[in-house]
Amino acid sequence: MSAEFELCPGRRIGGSNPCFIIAEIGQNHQGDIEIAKEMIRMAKDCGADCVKFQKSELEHRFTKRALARPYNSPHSWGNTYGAHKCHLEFSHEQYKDLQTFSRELGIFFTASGMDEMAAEFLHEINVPFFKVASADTSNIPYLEKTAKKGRPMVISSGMQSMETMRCVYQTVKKHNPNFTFLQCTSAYPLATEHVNLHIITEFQKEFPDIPIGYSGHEAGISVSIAAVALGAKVVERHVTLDKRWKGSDHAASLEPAELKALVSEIRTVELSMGSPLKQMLPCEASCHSKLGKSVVVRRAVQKGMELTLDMLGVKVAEPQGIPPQYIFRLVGKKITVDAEEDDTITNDMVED
Ligand SMILES: CC(=O)N[C@H](C=O)[C@@H](O)[C@H](O)[C@H](O)COP(=O)(O)O
Ligand SMILES: C=C(OP(=O)(O)O)C(=O)O
Repeated sequence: MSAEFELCPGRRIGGSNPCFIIAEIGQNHQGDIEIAKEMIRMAKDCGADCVKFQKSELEHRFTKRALARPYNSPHSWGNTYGAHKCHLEFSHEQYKDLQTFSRELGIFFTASGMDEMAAEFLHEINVPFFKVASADTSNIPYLEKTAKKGRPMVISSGMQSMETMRCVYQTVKKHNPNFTFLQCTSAYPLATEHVNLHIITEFQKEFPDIPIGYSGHEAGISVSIAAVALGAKVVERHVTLDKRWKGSDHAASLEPAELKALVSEIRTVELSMGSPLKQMLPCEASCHSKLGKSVVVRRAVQKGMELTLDMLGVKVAEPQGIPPQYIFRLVGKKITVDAEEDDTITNDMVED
């Protein structure tokens, strides 16, 4: 089966389709709809394929006690975790507004449903695909319900084991063929030694019939570009207007110039992956005609002499002649003309 499917209307992923680049706005909008819109515009201007938010129905995602936990972090927007999350949560109407705004700009819009009710809402507003955040990847009841809705799914793998990912694969596959796994380590910012890009290759071996991608929380863009060279078909990165802003994710996010560079570098790497066929290309012809080497005679030889290896050399010659990889085929053959030192040997100068 081909590891390729339509993730958004008219946009396929996997196979030889371009890597799908998700600008994860998440909660970096600071709870301000105008900042959110500015970020959508920025993502579009930088060439991202899609913007993504995080939608929670807080009382469904968290227990009462979890919401009541004090949250004293410098990144907190409230005294309790509930008050903090409430500040960062957009209403249904605001989501619809952001969706319309994105549609008018011409960029795909979606969100991770951070609980079943949020996924239900996203289904109602007809997002092109569901993002499953790492915290829900082992939430099998959630996965079953979400997979049954029939939309493509992008499933992250932070905090999970390969055994769990096998189980996730079986669970989703039963109901929905169109999903992708993203290698992800859930630490903010992510230290380079914990990225583990090798997992992309392991996922490709374990799950050959789905596209594999990467959701990164490291600083900078080089690791995400390397993920594409390893075959990542989706790349998701948090984006921000300013890394210094208050909020847990800003430091591990890309500013506009970085997002723009990421998109352009990914496109360059994709183009450069090219063909698996090794052969001399037409674009190498001028280099070859200037510097390519040929078999020549080291010293004068007379017509009728049998060629030995010590008579032959390899040089940049004019005209070009027999390529050096065939030098041994000449040994033992008779030369049919007189030749001077440095003369190129061509096929018509030796007997068959
Ligand atoms: C695992 C997960 O959901 N991670 C998300 C996606 O990467 C993050 O954006 C969190 O929502 C964020 O780091 C939480 O920050 P705080 O706890 O300050 O609201
Ligand atoms: C947490 C999320 O993503 P990831 O697990 O890929 O970081 C998310 O999409 O909300």
